[in-house]
Amino acid sequence: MTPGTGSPPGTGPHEPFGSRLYAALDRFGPLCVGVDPHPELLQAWGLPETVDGLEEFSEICVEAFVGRVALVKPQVAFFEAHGSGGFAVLERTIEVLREAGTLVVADAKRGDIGSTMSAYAQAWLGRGSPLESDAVTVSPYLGFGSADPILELAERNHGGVFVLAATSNPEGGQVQLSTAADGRHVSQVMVDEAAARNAGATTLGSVGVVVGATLTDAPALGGLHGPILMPGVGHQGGTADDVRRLAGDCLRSVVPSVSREVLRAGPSVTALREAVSRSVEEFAFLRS
Ligand SMILES: O=c1ccn([C@@H]2O[C@H](COP(=O)(O)O)[C@@H](O)[C@H]2O)c(=O)[nH]1
Repeated sequence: MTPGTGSPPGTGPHEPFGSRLYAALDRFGPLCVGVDPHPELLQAWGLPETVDGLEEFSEICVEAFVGRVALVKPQVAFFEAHGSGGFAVLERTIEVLREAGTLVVADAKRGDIGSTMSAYAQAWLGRGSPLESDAVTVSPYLGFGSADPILELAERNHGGVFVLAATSNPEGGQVQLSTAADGRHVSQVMVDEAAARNAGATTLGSVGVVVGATLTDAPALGGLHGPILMPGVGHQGGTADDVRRLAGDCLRSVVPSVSREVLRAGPSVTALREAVSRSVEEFAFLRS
């Protein structure tokens, strides 16, 4: 137990996000499951494209995933599309998952000038904020330093940040593979900046990066000492072999992220749980 918390090592609320994630990956296996209420999925699940439909979709996901996966990633855009009602559903979804001890990364991809990033930091990682999550995704393409307010609050509140480095979409390379003044790819600069924030971390640092499973090549990840969230598996064409190839020597730091490939098994909670188990099995090599 972690002294004074009654929690197993690495899992207490005052442990850094990286340690909590590492413990969750050991316990549940290497997988992040997305909650992405696409209009097509609502339809396929026989749900209306309304706030009520969104709510039922999210409740089914919570029932299927809570206490069963290392990390859950609600895609904020699909909630935002429903306005204030959608945000209310997102708030409840995050709250229920976290109260049950399941780690949540809000896929909000926030990026702005520093003073505005302070407000995003409060929204997603602020103690007691209605949207408070364990971690949030951040776009560093206004310059890595613009993310400092969110990185600082993450450190104070034991939260995590996943910085977009090399994304899974085909257009990403236009920016991310351009060459910085010192000759590195821009994506490599983002990984190296994240690595600098993880200095001294024991298991996993709390500043992660996003690297798409659809890429031909990944940036050099060996010095990161932080989690590597890898979306693009399944629907976007990335496979377990791609994950293995891109992970290189960092197998234990990689967290494949799957949304539609699992969600299309719904709305049956049993079928969703089976889809999760299949994915965990597929990526078990990451922790063997
Ligand atoms: O580079 C990135 C960054 C984030 N995403 C997000 O992950 C999921 C992928 O969904 P699938 O259904 O498994 O394709 C989605 O929320 C994206 O916004 C990404 O795909 N690539």
